[in-house]
Amino acid sequence: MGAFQSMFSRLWSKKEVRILILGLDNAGKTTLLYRLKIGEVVTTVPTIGFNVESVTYKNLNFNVWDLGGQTSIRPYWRCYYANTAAVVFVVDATDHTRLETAAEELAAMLNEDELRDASLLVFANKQDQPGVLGAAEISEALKLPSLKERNWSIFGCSAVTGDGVNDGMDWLVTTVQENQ
Ligand SMILES: Nc1nc2c(ncn2[C@@H]2O[C@H](COP(=O)(O)OP(=O)(O)OP(=O)(O)O)[C@@H](O)[C@H]2O)c(=O)[nH]1
Ligand SMILES: [Mg+2]
Repeated sequence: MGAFQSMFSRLWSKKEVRILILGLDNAGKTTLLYRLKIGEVVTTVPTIGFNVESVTYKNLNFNVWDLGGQTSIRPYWRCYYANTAAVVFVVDATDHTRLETAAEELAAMLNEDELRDASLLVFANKQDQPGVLGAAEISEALKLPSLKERNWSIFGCSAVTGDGVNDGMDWLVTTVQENQ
């Protein structure tokens, strides 16, 4: 297909790109999902199971899965890995004490064969809070620079104010289109 045809078919394609939002409990995943879906802050309760929504961003249709992050339900994340174009990994960047746990969960997830081609967008969330760690510090804590053969990026954001969310989504759209 020529470049023009390919762009045209992409614009009109109804095919949804499958995205997973993962991260520890209380990271802000559900808040992020509904910020993307309706552009507002919703009141959340801890997710037991998942929320799934169709989200259109910059002409791209995403099928976005937000999975519960509590310790006891993390083992179920893997049931959702197949056919995932990208993982959005959300970190509560104010939660210094659980960064190591977040790093372990991320590493375990990235080891899964079904996710070998998935891009990785990390959000260092809750940047509206005092004492929050920035994207560079979270990147180091999660050992992102040592990732091999992974298309990844990290952005500071606040799912509550919306700051930084579009920067991350713009990266995601570009990445997904390049890989289509
Ligand atoms: N200040 C601030 N609070 C946030 C932000 N994002 C989420 N929160 C709050 O953090 C709490 C947890 O948010 P959720 O979106 O429910 O977290 P979750 O990652 O879905 O948690 P689980 O469903 O248990 O895995 C809620 O009280 C949110 O309002 C943010 O950017 N800034
Ligand atoms: Mg949730």
